[in-house]
Amino acid sequence: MTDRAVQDTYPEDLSHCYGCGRVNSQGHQLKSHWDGRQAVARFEPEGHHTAIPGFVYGGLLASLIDCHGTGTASAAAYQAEGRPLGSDPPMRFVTASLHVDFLKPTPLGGPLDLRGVVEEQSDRKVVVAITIAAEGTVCVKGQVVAVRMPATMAPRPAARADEQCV
Ligand SMILES: CC(C)(COP(=O)(O)OP(=O)(O)OC[C@H]1O[C@@H](n2cnc3c(N)ncnc32)[C@H](O)[C@@H]1OP(=O)(O)O)[C@@H](O)C(=O)NCCC(=O)NCCSC(=O)Cc1ccccc1
Repeated sequence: MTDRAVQDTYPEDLSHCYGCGRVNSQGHQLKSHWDGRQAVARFEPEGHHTAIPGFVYGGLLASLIDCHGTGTASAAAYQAEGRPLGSDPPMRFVTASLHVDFLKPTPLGGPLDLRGVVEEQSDRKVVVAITIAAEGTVCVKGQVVAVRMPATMAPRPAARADEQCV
């Protein structure tokens, strides 16, 4: 298991993501850890992440799946190339497709455990299957199709953090 989260290896100018960017103080700052076969993350929703009192808002859960998926894709891509996580040039992925199934209501008031495994992988695309569990019960499952970030999405030098979306 990597001590360092995948997202903490992203270059600073690609670390503004609302879901996982370490420099986005208003975001979720999800941290995914890769063990060579799967990525895991833990996130504890707060009261303002409520859907119906006692239950987690589905949009937050989708956001966690999104960022855990692109993080898992990045770690798996580094591994496939035999390169250390975070080494240059960066391998940053964006979401091409995000699918979410809400299997059970997700209780609010405790940590959620995410797991991501690679279903399919090529040089440019990684398909990741994700689950979110509360107290050992899988409440949500999802799939992310992650594609290498196109050059057109590279941050402009003077772009402000709140203008960036990866
Ligand atoms: C780059 C791409 C996703 C695909 O470029 P293209 O020139 O079209 O690439 P191309 O056609 O060569 O496809 C390559 C492979 O991918 C496949 N495939 C493609 N689409 C789909 C699909 N919908 N569904 C399923 N598969 C699809 C396609 O079949 C092909 O597969 P193959 O190799 O034949 O097996 C483009 O559509 C785009 O920029 N979209 C906007 C992305 C965006 O704004 N995302 C949100 C912001 S990022 C964010 O918020 C998350 C985040 C958080 C934290 C950190 C980072 C990220």
